[in-house]
Amino acid sequence: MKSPELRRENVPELSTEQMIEVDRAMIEDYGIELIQMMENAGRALATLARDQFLGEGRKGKRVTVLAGRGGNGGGAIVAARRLATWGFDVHVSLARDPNTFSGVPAQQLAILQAMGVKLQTSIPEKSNSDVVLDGIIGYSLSGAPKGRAADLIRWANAQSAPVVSLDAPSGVDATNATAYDPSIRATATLTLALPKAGLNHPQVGSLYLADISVPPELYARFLGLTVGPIFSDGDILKLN
Ligand SMILES: NC(=O)C1=CN([C@@H]2O[C@H](COP(=O)(O)OP(=O)(O)OC[C@H]3O[C@@H](n4cnc5c(N)ncnc54)[C@H](OP(=O)(O)O)[C@@H]3O)[C@@H](O)[C@H]2O)[C@H](O)CC1
Ligand SMILES: [K+]
Repeated sequence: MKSPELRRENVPELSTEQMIEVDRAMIEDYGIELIQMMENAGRALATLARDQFLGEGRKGKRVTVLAGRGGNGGGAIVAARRLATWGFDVHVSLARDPNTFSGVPAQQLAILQAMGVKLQTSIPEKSNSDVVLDGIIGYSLSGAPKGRAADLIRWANAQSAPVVSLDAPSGVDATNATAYDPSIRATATLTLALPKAGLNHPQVGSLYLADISVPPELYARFLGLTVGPIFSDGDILKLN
């Protein structure tokens, strides 16, 4: 099922500050909570993985999800949950120990644990995934990835399976397209709401846009940007 397409020049690109302002306005001015946005982000990531990268059939198809403890990880954990309920063999590797998670990401992780989805806090030992989802780090990257996050990035880059990044390839700065060492070389990136200025980088791969229900009116009111109802034909767009 192909995603509707949109030309990149037809949508504004957001700086990270503008994205953070979108987050703020969504919660404070519209009452759309982080958990609702994260749920939309995660469902879109699961849908993109299923429809574009997992082919036909569910039985035995293996999905490895790499998750940090921030909002990016939270979105990937939602995707893991949805893919598990759709019958895929889902394995989650966390960049941080579960007891270091807090807030909404912790809430999402607790649901996964309640479902008994396979979780580990180490580098995946198998290399037979059919797709890898990268929810290690999003737009709050600070400097070159280190620690287990860096190990997971290196592991993902060594896989033959396609790697789909949420919001930005982990280790690529969504503000200025700096690709640190290590950083994910994504087959595709599903960014949220609107493209980010720093996603003009070859490591992004094919760029998709997910609808997390930001009212176009918010962009006009808080950012002075004119954005049409770009998701009217589908909630995941391929940007060309
Ligand atoms: N409206 C939206 O766009 C929405 C975006 N969402 C997603 O949320 C992330 C931003 O979430 P945030 O919690 O601010 O942070 P991140 O998840 O991007 O990253 C924080 C974690 O990353 C680790 N980190 C950062 N830099 C490094 C580094 N150099 N090396 C290792 N690890 C790093 C950081 O590590 P700590 O040890 O400090 O914990 C954090 O764990 C956005 O990108 C979207 O994906 C919302 O989910 C929905 C709305
Ligand atoms: K990411």
